[in-house]
Amino acid sequence: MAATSETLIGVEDLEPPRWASVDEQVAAAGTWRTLSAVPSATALVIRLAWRTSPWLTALAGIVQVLSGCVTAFGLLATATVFAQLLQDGPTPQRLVSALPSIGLLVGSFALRALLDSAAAGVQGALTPRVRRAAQDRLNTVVIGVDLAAFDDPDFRELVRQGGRHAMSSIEIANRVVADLLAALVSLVAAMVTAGVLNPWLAPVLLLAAVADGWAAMRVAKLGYANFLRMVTRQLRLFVVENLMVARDVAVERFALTLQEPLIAEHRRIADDVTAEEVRMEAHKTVVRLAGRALAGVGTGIAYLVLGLLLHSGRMELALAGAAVVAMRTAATALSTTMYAVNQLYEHSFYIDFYRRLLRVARARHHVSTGVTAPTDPGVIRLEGVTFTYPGADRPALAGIDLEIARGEVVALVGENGSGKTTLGKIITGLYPPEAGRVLWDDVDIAAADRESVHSRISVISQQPAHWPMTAGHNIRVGRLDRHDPHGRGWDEAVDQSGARSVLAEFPRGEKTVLSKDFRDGHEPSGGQWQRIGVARGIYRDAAILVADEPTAALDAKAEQTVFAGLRHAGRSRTTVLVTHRLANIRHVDRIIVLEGGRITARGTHESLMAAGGLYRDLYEIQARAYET
Ligand SMILES: Nc1ncnc2c1ncn2[C@@H]1O[C@H](COP(=O)(O)OP(=O)(O)OP(=O)(O)O)[C@@H](O)[C@H]1O
Repeated sequence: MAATSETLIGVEDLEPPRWASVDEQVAAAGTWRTLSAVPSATALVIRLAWRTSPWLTALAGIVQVLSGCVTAFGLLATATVFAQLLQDGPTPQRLVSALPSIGLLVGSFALRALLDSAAAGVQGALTPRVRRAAQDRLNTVVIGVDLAAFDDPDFRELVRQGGRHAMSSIEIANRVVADLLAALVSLVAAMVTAGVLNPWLAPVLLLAAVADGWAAMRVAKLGYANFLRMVTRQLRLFVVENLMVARDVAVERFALTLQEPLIAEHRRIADDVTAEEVRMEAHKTVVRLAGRALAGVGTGIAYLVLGLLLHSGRMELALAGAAVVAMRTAATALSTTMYAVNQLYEHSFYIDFYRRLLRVARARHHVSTGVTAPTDPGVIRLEGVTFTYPGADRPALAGIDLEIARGEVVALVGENGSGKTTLGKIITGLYPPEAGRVLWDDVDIAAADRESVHSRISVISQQPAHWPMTAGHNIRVGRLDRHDPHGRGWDEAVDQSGARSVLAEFPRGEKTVLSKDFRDGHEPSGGQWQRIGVARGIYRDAAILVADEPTAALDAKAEQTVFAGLRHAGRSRTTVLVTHRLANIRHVDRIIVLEGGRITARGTHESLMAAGGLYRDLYEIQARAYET
């Protein structure tokens, strides 16, 4: 069928993550409901700061409160200065009598400047620590989730967003909370001073703040709603950006001349994102303008009230100067407060990601049961096992019953997608079955501590991980703590896998760093990587070994070495081999045939050949290919 879509990915309307649609409802919720996010975000930031460094947090709070108090004191000093300057009597005399108050005023300004510098210093020491602690907490929780979580695109996207947006939001919120505290103290001081001068002045001061606050909130909501609308497009943009530079697709990018299509796709999505952003910024500007205009009206009303008070004689002129200073201080403090609340409100959405990510990740943690998996299970038994991948509409495995004894070498065969790899992951406890049980010596491994299960297994993957480490560490990484004084374990691993000759070819032998991310790094070939992967699996010396297509990239000689090595090593452990090259498994103890996620036949090579069916068909197709 010809490709009809204009997009490079092939479809336009990718589903947004589930959490994004839930959040759209949150973003559309009423002001008071959403405002409640501010205190909880503030609490989270303060808690994080307190846990990171109680004394720095306390110091930050004290410095900010002191700074607010000094502002209040400065205001009162201003009121006294005005009262003394505007009293009756000759000017020089009034000036002299006001000198002590002027001295106090200047002193309060100097102290305020000092405290502001101290506050900046404390914040400078606290904020990076808070960020590090928040990141560490996230890492600790995310690293502990089950393997299936990484098959869930919603979870992966939440991790990406939680890591990217939330960390910077926590950092910003941490600074903003401190500013907010100082601004609130100044604001209270100014309101109290204004209220003391005349009770009418305090409420009218709030008028401007209400308008500003409304505009700030509306702008934040618009921004967040836009972020949610753009989640899928931003993800596409990220994927395409990555494809333009990713090394693993570099050869095909050139060979398929995909550079131009990638740039075109990037421009197409970026145009869309930019247009949306410009539209939203215009909308925000209108809202801000309306807010500013209303705030201006509010300030005007405040000054009008002051004028009326003076005109009606309810306030003396001597106090009007102090009132104006109080009003100006209040206006500045209000604007800082509104800005801080706005920032907190805006970032509270992203901080909520952090909280949600912690919650979701914790829910995906394996709960410790205190049950330990047997160190070297004599029998592995699967009873009625069914497994479906997250988001899949049909099970990858269904109704699997199987028993494997220690020392047995069992091979899983079947066509592509029949469930061989999945069965390997179920046997080793990497995935818990959706129904049925996996027992190791009568211990249900779903109920056993994950650590104890995983420490007994070794998995050689179809595509072994390319660990950016030395060749030696690439082999030892599964058992860096292994006591191997005479190097017997090492010899066994490198000989049975054929990795010894690979190491000899590297410029610095086992000390060669295998990653092109480093300047003197080396890049092994596909077959060399695979032999290193096999060596790693053998070196781990685990009770249960699953080798999934361990030789797909190997030449015939290396392949023979590996299978002979795995069969030999299999006598002391439970070994499961997955392969399509059936000649390699003719001599294993048992062959399990999978079709569409079910076991359809089992037996030795001879019995399966005699019985006919899929195994014999596959074997004969391969055998015929070698006949003249
Ligand atoms: N991570 C995953 N998420 C969702 N579905 C998956 C995942 N891995 C495999 N599947 C699906 O599960 C089914 C079984 O896949 P599995 O990899 O176990 O097959 P296999 O027999 O090992 O195939 P092959 O011979 O191609 O390696 C397939 O339909 C596949 O699409």
